[in-house]
Amino acid sequence: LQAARAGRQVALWARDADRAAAIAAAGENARYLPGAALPPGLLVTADLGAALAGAEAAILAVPAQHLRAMLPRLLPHLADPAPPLVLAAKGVERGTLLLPLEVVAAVLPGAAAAVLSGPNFAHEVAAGLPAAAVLAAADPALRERLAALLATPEFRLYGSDDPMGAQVGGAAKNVIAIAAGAVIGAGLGENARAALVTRGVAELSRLAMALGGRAETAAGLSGLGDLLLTASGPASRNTSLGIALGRGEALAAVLAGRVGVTEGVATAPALVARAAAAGVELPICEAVAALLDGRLTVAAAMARLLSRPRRDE
Ligand SMILES: NC(=O)C1=CN([C@@H]2O[C@H](COP(=O)(O)OP(=O)(O)OC[C@H]3O[C@@H](n4cnc5c(N)ncnc54)[C@H](O)[C@@H]3O)[C@@H](O)[C@H]2O)C=CC1
Ligand SMILES: O=C(CO)COP(=O)(O)O
Repeated sequence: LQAARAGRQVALWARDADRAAAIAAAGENARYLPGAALPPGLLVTADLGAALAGAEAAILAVPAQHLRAMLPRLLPHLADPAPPLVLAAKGVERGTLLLPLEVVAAVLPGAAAAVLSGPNFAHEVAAGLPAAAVLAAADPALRERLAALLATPEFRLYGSDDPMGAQVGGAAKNVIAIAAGAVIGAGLGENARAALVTRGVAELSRLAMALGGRAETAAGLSGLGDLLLTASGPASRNTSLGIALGRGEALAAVLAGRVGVTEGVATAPALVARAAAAGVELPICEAVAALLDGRLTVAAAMARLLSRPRRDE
């Protein structure tokens, strides 16, 4: 919707032909983004070749755990030179512990790709409400090219040459938001939430730097900015999951009742493992991973965090 608002001719690809037809007929994606009217010229198709024909860029907005499976499907339909890929997924791949750009590099070596991240609830962007985001890529020409395709005054795009920092921020904020939700659900108060969010930024900053990113990125839109948004309340799927867990609901029951992905669930253990491999400790993310796999209750997780040795901030 944002690309269409920026004046681009847009094709929306859906895996399932019946679903694509239903979305086209309804003029909205009633399952995933109800209430957001698709603009009249937008093509909805299950034919990936048709969706990619003449494309200047391809935005991949699939959950992080499904990005790898999507990439080989694109390959037969990519022109030469291939359009750059814009990665919206915020997470770490389980098993490989790879971040989205690393998954692309592994499956499609040499493909031009950038990370799109920041505090951007899809329903608000779809409604045309003001927002800012980061386009992160090492290549300045690629950042500029993609920004020219996607930016409007309401959707303010900042470039970043720190894609690692942007990816770590996007992945980690989902996990920390679960923690923030859990303290709210358990009635532990706003002070505890603010402490977790702030110390959460310290965690994502440490990991980003250990992986070659920069501390400033952690304080920007794709780090602190997205965490502020995500951890601010139940509009976030990650925070609302945390709230439910904090209230004592079972993870499986909460997940069974929702449609879209809650990225922090799969990402928490992968993020912690990636950090451990880099020699970085992430106490809050570790507590969330333990909470999700039933090793700790919210109360025990909080007690563990509070009993860590005192040190300087
Ligand atoms: N919803 C939001 O406000 C934002 C989401 N993101 C990130 O974008 C990614 C996607 O998020 P949402 O669109 O919200 O998730 P969602 O779960 O609501 O929708 C995912 C979409 O991907 C499709 N999909 C699922 N598995 C697939 C597969 N194996 N192959 C192809 N397509 C598949 C689904 O049919 C659906 O259209 C996540 O990593 C999320 O963190 C980033 C910014 C904002
Ligand atoms: O990434 C998001 C906002 O920037 C969406 O957050 P949730 O997936 O927690 O809803």
